[in-house]
Amino acid sequence: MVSEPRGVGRERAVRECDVVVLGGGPAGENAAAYAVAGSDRTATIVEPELVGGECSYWACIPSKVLLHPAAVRGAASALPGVTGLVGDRPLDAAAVLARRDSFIGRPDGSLMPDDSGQVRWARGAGIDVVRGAGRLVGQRTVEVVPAVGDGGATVIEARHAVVLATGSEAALPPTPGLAEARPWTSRDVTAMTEVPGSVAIIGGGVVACEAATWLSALGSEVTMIVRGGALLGGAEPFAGALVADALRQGGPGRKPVRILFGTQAYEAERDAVPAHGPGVPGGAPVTLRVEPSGHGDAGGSAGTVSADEVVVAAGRRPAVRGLGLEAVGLDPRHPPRTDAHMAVPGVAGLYAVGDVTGRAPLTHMGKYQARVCGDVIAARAEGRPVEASRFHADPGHTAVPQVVFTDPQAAWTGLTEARARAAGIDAHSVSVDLGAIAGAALQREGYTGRAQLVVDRARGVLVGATFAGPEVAELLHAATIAVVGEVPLDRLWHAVPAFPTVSEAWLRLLEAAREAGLLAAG
Ligand SMILES: Cc1cc2nc3c(=O)[nH]c(=O)nc-3n(C[C@H](O)[C@H](O)[C@H](O)COP(=O)(O)OP(=O)(O)OC[C@H]3O[C@@H](n4cnc5c(N)ncnc54)[C@H](O)[C@@H]3O)c2cc1C
Ligand SMILES: NC(=O)c1ccc[n+]([C@@H]2O[C@H](COP(=O)([O-])OP(=O)(O)OC[C@H]3O[C@@H](n4cnc5c(N)ncnc54)[C@H](O)[C@@H]3O)[C@@H](O)[C@H]2O)c1
Repeated sequence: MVSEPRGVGRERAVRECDVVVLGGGPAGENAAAYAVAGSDRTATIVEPELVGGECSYWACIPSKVLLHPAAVRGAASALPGVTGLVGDRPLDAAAVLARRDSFIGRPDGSLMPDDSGQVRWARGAGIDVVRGAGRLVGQRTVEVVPAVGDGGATVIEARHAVVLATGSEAALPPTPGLAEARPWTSRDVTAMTEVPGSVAIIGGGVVACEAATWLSALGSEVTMIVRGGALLGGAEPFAGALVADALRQGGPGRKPVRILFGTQAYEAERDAVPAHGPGVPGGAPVTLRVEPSGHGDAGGSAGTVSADEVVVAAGRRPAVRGLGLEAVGLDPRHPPRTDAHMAVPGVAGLYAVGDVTGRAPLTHMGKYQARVCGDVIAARAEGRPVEASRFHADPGHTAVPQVVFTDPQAAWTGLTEARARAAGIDAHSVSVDLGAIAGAALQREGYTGRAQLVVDRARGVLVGATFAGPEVAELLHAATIAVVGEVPLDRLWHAVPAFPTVSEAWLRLLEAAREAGLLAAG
């Protein structure tokens, strides 16, 4: 049972429950649900904004709703019999934005999504929702300041655990004039209420590439300002190169994107722009002065970039500000360190999951950590052991799957060849042209793509895989299973892909491995 507030009076009401979760994003929701499942334990999610978090309303979901029409449009323009039906026509931007609004539950004329469905889910799962910002004030104790109104703070004491799941926030480079120009962040560009005529994007990572894809497909003139010499810096170079080629090339119904590699914005200028809601254009053009960044041998441009809107996509940082980490003896400037149980060492009953941990900032990884964390909390509450594998989240992230939903897509898991070598692995890679595979050629004319496996020669197992090409996302999980399961290549040889699917890439990759002597000889 959640106890009724006691000690209501002078300053703060105090209440108790079994598990308190700060943050109602995907990681927090899963930690709470797993911690109470099948028991009479009680959990409270503390959330100042929307239950469902960044992912549901301002990140994964709306971005994918905006991207899918671009991919379908791309396929349609490369498929005789269909191409003539769509011609050069652009996407119907109003319909795409309306579908995005329906996915994020944003009613007509409102800028704020409606999270009542997620709140209903939480309450149905036995989880209480308290609206407010939480912070640690002691071991297993948090203080909640209401999100709206001038009501007093509430203290919640957790009998078993407090879970930090406050996510991350967009990082803003310290470029003079940039903050004053009120740039769009990923929140705005996913929530945009209209499509700007022209956009400058600062960054060349995942957010930048995906946003450039949907903006150019919806009719914006896009310029990307990229510090380094490639897109998708953490990926195999061929994946970033394929995405860059496609963005630059544009296509029927899609504007070509200008990419300035090796270039940094050093000053932003814009007439005063009033504060505005998420996704509302600033209403005044912005000018960015750019210069070569000096990163590697990426070249670089000097001059100015003018656009109707500027999007900052320069990474994210864990949301630890104001979280009260110092109240339990932790450094408030850094994400809390977590062990394999997602517990914070040295602080009894404290756990952290999702982006706030500073581990891989991806929804599926946060949810994985949350499942482990919730199970550990439940087991410990019931006095059960937590030795089994499912109670340990892989701290080294043997295989973090990542899909970039551009067109073509880039998808990878495990280590790149360079990282494997840097880790001391006797790594050998094999790759194949996806366009030569019957299942891929059937998908669209001129299918262009590549797949690569990174093999640990000493152990005869995969340590990484990358796929780049249209709609390769669904190829990824087989690779993740092979890497996590440490399936010997000799055994993978017997996993026969169906004909004619793109999965036949696996057969071609294993043949390449066989030719390279990576399969057992005897
Ligand atoms: C544009 C974009 C697209 C993305 N697309 C994908 C994708 O396709 N696939 C993917 O896997 N990942 C994607 N991501 C990453 C994904 O959004 C995050 O990894 C995910 O949202 C992290 O989940 P979380 O629960 O840790 O945090 P969040 O979803 O950020 O939720 C944290 C919650 O904590 C709340 N909070 C903050 N401070 C407090 C406090 N003091 N007290 C209580 N609550 C607090 C916040 O209001 C928020 O609701 C994308 C990110 C962006 C920016
Ligand atoms: N499809 C998906 O799974 C998906 C989609 C979007 C975001 N995400 C997650 O969100 C995270 C954040 O995405 P992101 O694209 O913001 O970060 P990122 O780390 O992928 O890319 C950041 C980019 O900004 C550049 N940059 C950093 N500091 C800069 C500065 N001061 N000036 C100019 N450029 C600078 C970097 O060089 C890089 O190109 C990603 O790590 C990813 O895990 C996932």
